Amino acid sequence: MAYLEFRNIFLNYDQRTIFSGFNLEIERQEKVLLCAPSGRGKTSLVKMLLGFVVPEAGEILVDGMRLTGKTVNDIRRKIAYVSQDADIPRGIVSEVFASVFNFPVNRHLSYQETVLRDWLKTMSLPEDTLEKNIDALSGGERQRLALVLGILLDREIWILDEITTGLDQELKKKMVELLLSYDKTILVVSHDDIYKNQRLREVSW
Ligand SMILES: Nc1ncnc2c1ncn2[C@@H]1O[C@H](COP(=O)(O)OP(=O)(O)OP(=O)(O)O)[C@@H](O)[C@H]1O
Repeated sequence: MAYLEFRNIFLNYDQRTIFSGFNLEIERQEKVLLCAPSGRGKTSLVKMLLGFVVPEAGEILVDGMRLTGKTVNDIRRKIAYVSQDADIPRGIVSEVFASVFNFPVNRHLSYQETVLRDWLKTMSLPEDTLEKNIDALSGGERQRLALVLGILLDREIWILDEITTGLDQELKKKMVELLLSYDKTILVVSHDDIYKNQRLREVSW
């Protein structure tokens, strides 16, 4: 059985059909590039997986669990979602990270600021980022920080929605290499050619 499965999904917005009998199976630790043309429903698909958008019909299964109102929180806990708006909590970076790892759901993870410092270097972020307010970071810096947060949360499934927008080529390449090195199930939503012809399964519709 596949690790993630969209089974016979139907989704409409108002009168418009976005999915009509859509199927997709993803294996554990598979890296998938969702690269359908704009407007085909890539973001809607990941929102369905997170339970933020509910399809008219069809089933979504995660690790053998059917997504329902009862299981949605358990399923969300398996997922790190990094979006283009990099919606991480607001505040001073070091404090935000400390507080996120203090949430009951994340308390089993051992978090230390030195680890974050190392990640800032890896992501070519200035060391003083720690003392900055998240609102004062550039969009690209915020994206990279959101990715670091996603990595440190150590969830099984990563959804990365347009996370390389605005980065330079070198950093993008580094990012792709990094993602491929993890034994996680990763869904990348992107139009960026940087992900093409890599070790990602390209899925379009
Ligand atoms: N809440 C909503 N209400 C109505 N229409 C919506 C809603 N969300 C998305 N849509 C429409 O559904 C279609 C699919 O949107 P979605 O964002 O899922 O596509 P996408 O493939 O991710 O697009 P892009 O690559 O441009 O980001 C689009 O035409 C969009 O305008």
